[in-house]
Amino acid sequence: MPKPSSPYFQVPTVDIGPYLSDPSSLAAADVVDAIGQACTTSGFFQIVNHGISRELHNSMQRAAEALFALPLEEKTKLIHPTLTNRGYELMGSQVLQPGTLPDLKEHMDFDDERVKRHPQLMGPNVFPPSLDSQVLQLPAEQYHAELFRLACKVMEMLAKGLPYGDDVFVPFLSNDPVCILRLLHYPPQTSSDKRQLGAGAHTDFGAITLLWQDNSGGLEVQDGTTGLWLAVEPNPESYVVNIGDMLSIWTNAYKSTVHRVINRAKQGRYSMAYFVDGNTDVELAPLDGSEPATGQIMTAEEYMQHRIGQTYRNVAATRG
Ligand SMILES: O=C(O)CCC(=O)C(=O)O
Ligand SMILES: [Fe+2]
Repeated sequence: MPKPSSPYFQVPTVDIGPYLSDPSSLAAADVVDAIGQACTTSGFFQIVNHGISRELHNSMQRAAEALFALPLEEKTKLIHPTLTNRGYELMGSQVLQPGTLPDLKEHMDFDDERVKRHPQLMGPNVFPPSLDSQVLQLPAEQYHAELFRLACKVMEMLAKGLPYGDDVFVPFLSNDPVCILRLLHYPPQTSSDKRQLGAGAHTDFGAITLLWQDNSGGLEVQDGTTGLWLAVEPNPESYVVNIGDMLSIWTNAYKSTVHRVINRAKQGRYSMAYFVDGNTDVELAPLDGSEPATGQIMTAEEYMQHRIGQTYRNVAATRG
């Protein structure tokens, strides 16, 4: 495991159990401090004692294995005709890092069924008819609901570490927020071409991402000061939490850090990302009232459309 490239740049593990059992305790205040510290340095931390059961993780792992093992013909039928964050995506359909080869991963996205107001971002889930609902649909729905509750807690911890009020993110988590559950599968990488990555270097678009990864390893975070890559130790008992662009824009202090995935293991790598992209009507402007660095205020919806669009345009560029 490479050493952190600078003493400040680490991915600390934070036990959030004390916060979940009593948010007003002194131990909970320590949790808030540790998380706030991580957000201003590496923008990444791992949480343990998060309350999501191992049993549910096991069901989701089995679901992902069954899903990605389906024949390609069947998976192709799960590609959503218009929505970019529902259904199946073929291996190589995204290029997260311009100038690299198409990402060596396949994935499947779910949200829930509530909202119809944003037809490019929200709509019905797609499930493979050949898998019994007990295998994928029911565990995925339960997992989505439990991860939403956990994400709300983490956002509350983040709010408590900032000077804008404990409920500053409540509007963001209201009004049918977009929260995408993505199951990912990375085959073992055999190519030594430096341009081949599982997921090219990128920042996440939303407020936070809660990432579960299996034991394969392969997630790397870039130290913005030295440019060196730090491997994030896999721990299936934990979630890796990373700050996305929205939280970075609001705070001007929390880091939306560049990361990537290369599956160097001999077996397929499975991970599950839960992207908290939130209330699409919320404006992305600094919470202290200052001008945004870009000089332009976008809504969460505009920002997501912009970033999603880029990811697919990069693929078109690789095809000349
Ligand atoms: O699969 C992983 O470990 C990370 C995936 C990721 O960074 C993403 O999908 O944004
Ligand atoms: Fe990411």
